[in-house]
Amino acid sequence: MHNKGLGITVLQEFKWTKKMPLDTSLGKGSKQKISWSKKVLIILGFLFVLGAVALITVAVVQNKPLPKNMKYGIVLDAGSSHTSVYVYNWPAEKENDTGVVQQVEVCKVDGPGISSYSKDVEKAGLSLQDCMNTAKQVIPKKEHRDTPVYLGATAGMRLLSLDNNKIADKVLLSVEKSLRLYPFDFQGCRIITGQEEGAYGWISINYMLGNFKQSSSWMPFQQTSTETSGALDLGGASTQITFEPTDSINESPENFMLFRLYGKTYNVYTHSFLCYGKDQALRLRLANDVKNAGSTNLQNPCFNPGYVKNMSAVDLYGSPCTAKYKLFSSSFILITGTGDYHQCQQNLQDMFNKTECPYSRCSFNRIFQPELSGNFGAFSAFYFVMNFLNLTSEKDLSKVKETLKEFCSESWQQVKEKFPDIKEKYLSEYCFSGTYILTLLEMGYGFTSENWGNINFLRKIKGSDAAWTLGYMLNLTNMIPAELPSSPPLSHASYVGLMVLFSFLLASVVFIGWLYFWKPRCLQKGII
Ligand SMILES: Nc1ncnc2c1ncn2[C@@H]1O[C@H](COP(=O)(O)OP(=O)(O)O)[C@@H](O)[C@H]1O
Ligand SMILES: [Ca+2]
Repeated sequence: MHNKGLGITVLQEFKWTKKMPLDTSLGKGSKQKISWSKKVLIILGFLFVLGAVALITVAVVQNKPLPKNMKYGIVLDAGSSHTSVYVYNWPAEKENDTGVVQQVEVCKVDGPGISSYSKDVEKAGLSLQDCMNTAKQVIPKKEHRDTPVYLGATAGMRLLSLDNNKIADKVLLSVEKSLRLYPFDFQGCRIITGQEEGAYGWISINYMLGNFKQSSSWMPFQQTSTETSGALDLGGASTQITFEPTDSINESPENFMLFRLYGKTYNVYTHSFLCYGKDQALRLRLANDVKNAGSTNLQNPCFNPGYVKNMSAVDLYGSPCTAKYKLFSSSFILITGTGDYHQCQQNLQDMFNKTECPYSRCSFNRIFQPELSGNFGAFSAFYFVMNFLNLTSEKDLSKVKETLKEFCSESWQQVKEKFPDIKEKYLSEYCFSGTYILTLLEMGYGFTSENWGNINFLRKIKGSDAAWTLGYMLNLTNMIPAELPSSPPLSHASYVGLMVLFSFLLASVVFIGWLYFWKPRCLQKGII
């Protein structure tokens, strides 16, 4: 019996003492002492349990998330084809943390982009009203005054200002006047540069992907950082490529931007090709075709067979991208589709001049580009077109080409019947747009069948649209700190958890020590 554990022995012996007639084993004084010790033991035990419950309650209550105080920001993306109003929000206490800003609303403005209102500038401002009213409803009234509003105009306005700077200014004034009517904190309307557009797109997607987080390894004080993802943005009037090259480069400094974000320095390559957005690229191609054919009657392999379109010369030659090609006085150009992917691609290759390069390497048109590296997020029209063609997750480049070939050869009648709900302007151009995307990525930027799989065609990341707007706002509100904020090594939850655990351990040690050294009388008697 004594080989068994001490606890069991004590319990059994104690039972035995209890059974014994009290006045034969113990005197009256001892009896009182035992009941005293018992009481003390019970009180101590009770206090111990009470302490433990109190500690756990404090830990739980302290850890309850506080009601969030949200802040808001509005960014208007005034693109060449249309304007979108983005509303973002983030918890006020955490604004410098990475990944906390989220898109809560996106409103697509009815009508064309603001650059299309050059003949009636007042309408540019008026066009924004519906979406700004939506923003007013989405944002709580008490936050209106503290909500910054930014408008950034891209390539459509860049082209308008090249064409007529004064009218571009008038358009900007009109949208400013309109935005100032709202109860928000108006911060400015401006045309952003192509470099900014590329860089903010890169910041946006890497912020949303959580790539700026410095994850600490298990070695104390050692931080490891994630690789960043490149950004590919295709608009109507310009396109951007932005990524972090592997080697340090000292060529073409105008293509580099240096950022210090969350304690790390990023040297990012970026280039924006004006006139290489898909709408201007189509005009550029058609204007060249008219010039080469010496006729305004074009057979075009980039449109489905049976498609016929009469394009006005004003539309074709109305932008600085094509103005210099104007040869004919004819007011219309007749386009007839022949639907041949291979011919279309050959035709488009002429737009990418690979012969001259003043640097060690180039993408096209004498523009420096370092070797491609890492993954790329391809958004905006890259996504819209590839999504329509069901090619966003096709990692095999030859299959992408096959699908495109098939789609281009389908008759326009068939295509229209198959997709009755899609806008005719988009539908008629998917053969051209898909072929253009492939040619730009392959011929222009140098993607191959080996690294095609590194391109992720995406529209949203964690609920927010992939667009330059988020990066623009993060930058202008100084929400990305240059250095990592010095934070305690443990999160609040881990801190409280550990405190509870150690208190338990400490109390247990004291309790066991007390049992062992001080031996309450009742137990001592039991053992003897
Ligand atoms: N559903 C869609 N299918 C195809 N193209 C689309 C779709 N939605 C938008 N687009 C195109 O995406 C492009 C967006 O460009 P935009 O941002 O307006 O111009 P930029 O960035 O050059 O100023 C336009 O060419 C527009 O036609
Ligand atoms: Ca755009």
